[in-house]
Amino acid sequence: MGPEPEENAQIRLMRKARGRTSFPVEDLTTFIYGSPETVQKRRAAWHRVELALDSTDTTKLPPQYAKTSREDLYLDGLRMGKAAWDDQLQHDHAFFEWLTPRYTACNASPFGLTAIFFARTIELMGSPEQKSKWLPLIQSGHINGAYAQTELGHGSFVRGLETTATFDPASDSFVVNSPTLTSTKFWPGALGFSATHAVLMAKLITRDKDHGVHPFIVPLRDPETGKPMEGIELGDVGPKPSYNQTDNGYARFDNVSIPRSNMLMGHATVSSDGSYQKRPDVHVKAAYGSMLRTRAKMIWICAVQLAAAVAIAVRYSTVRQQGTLPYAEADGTETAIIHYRSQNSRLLTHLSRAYAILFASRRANDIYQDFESRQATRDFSTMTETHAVLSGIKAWATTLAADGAEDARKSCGAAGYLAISGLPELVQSATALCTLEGENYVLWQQAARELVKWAPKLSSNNLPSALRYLAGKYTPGQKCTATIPTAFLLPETQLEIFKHRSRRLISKSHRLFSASVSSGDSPSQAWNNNVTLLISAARAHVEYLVLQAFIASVSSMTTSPLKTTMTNLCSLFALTTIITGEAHCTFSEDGYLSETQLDAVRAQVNALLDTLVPDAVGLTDAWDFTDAGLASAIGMRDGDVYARVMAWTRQLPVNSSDQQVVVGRGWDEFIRPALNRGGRKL
Ligand SMILES: Cc1cc2nc3c(=O)[nH]c(=O)nc-3n(C[C@H](O)[C@H](O)[C@H](O)COP(=O)(O)OP(=O)(O)OC[C@H]3O[C@@H](n4cnc5c(N)ncnc54)[C@H](O)[C@@H]3O)c2cc1C
Repeated sequence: MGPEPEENAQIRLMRKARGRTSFPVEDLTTFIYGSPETVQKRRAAWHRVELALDSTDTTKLPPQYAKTSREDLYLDGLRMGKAAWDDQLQHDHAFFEWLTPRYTACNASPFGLTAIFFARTIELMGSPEQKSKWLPLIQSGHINGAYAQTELGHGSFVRGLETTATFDPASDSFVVNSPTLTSTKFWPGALGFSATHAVLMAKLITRDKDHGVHPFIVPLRDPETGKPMEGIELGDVGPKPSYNQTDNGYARFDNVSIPRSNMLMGHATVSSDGSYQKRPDVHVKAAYGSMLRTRAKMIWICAVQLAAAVAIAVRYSTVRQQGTLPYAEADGTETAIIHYRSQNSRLLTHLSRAYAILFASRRANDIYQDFESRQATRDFSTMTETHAVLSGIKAWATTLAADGAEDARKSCGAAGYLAISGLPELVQSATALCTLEGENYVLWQQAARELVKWAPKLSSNNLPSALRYLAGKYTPGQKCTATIPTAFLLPETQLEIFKHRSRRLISKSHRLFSASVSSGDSPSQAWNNNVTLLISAARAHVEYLVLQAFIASVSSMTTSPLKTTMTNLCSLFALTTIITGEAHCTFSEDGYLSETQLDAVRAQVNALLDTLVPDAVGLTDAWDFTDAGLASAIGMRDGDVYARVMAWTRQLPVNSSDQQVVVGRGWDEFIRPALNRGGRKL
């Protein structure tokens, strides 16, 4: 808030643009967050935390831009994370579990991983006794946990992890070691300075036999002093392009003893005599359970991050006036850049994708919930398909969010390159999501593997639910039957086009893979040779599922101006997917869509953009971002861009009145001697 800004051209432009919105924005906010009660509770929680952080006065430079050393950013992350954690405990909610008050993802604060990784792994992999011991300690805020899996030498290939937990029957304990340099745990959030405990993924060795990677709870620090426990070396991995408010860390273990009961024994047990037993009714890959949930939730984070980046860019584009349209009559006014087709087509396409990701996240959540309820009854029959489909949606959503946020940043010109625009941080935290919780290209392949497995059996009656739309035989040479341009606005036409592409690519990649094997290549060579096409097939499959989810969500809305706007946005998502980017050729290369039909699709996209531009501000306002949350000098709700940029820029420490370091030392040590080279003075 802060003092009311004086009326100016930018504020007027913003007010006018907001006034053109064709639907009640609050209805869309309710649609995004689920119910009016949730919207109100969420708003109240955000407000309380922002008051506690003293971040509501938007004339003040936010602390993350004022103090930018590694140490200061970490302390700021603790301050923010503690305020959010306290609020959750006091008011009994989970709004900050996945998104912090700054909208960045789960590990933006050193307290962020306790609930989502640490507690979740115990819930999924602990025995009933272990759950009743550890979960209350976590829920009451007495433990801050980390999830320590990745090592210096291995990330994606979990079986390659080298940390060991060797059972010693004499002391009834495990001895944890980092036997090699590459076994150093590297990357886990909160490991550097903040976590009291970690769920440590280590190779279980008992009776001289290696049983593979298992989870162990390891106390890391003395909770009073914060000092590492004996035999544990801990530190921070250093500055990163984002997430500097948390302490992604490293850890080494030198003969660290933990009680036998600290191995999570929900899926396998070690008895006091050292005998190892797997629980018979647990799926071999049941340990993936917590990962699946995290992936399902991450998809929602991607939607919010992309929407936040687009909200900033749309607001800036609404008030930024620059030049005029080619051939326009000069009347002295410059055009607000949102009106340039090259600008609004980018931003509205990304906005349609943010909504597509939101609906995909709901579908992913439903798929995960179904898996979880089966898992509770030890039914792991849907594990493989759940894993495949969530891998694909995660890879798709994070790719779109990272690319879209970066394009939104670029669409703001140099202003998007300012740290105080908030965009570089948003882009980089969206980019990190492409790597963490499964590197995307590894995940695409996991999704593709399931498709190759089912490709020869598409006529069978028991296809996994996500593949049922593919049922039947694929015949090459089909043509799209749409004859009039408006047919491309029909959901059934759009789904047919997406289905055709998906079936064709699945069938083709399977055919080429099999032919490669038949010609004498090993399956792994054949896979490697055809992997780019396999990934295209996986992407086509995911995009069909996403479009289906988008269409279903919009159809469920009651008839209203909001439904009309959302229907148009859904069509924009479908049609821009067909005509833009790398995917374009996968829709058209087989001649399924003719040149005339593609021209019709382009014309429909133009018409949709004309309809949607007046709603751009409303469609971004609906996400209910607070000014403090966006922390963007160019993306504030009131549109007062230039006043904010100058106010914040003047407050930067580098511009402070005490410029001894920059000007004094810089001038004395470098500039004057440079100017006075060879004894000559000006
Ligand atoms: C911000 C951030 C936070 C993190 N937080 C945590 C945390 O809390 N706890 C934790 O344990 N870890 C954490 N990580 C680590 C993260 O989980 C790993 O980085 C991730 O699993 C990828 O592993 P990697 O970095 O070793 O990449 P690699 O596996 O080395 O991948 C590098 C490249 O090789 C390719 N590649 C690898 N394997 C294959 C294959 N089989 N086929 C084809 N291509 C392949 C990949 O596609 C990629 O392009 C975090 C990472 C980041 C960036």
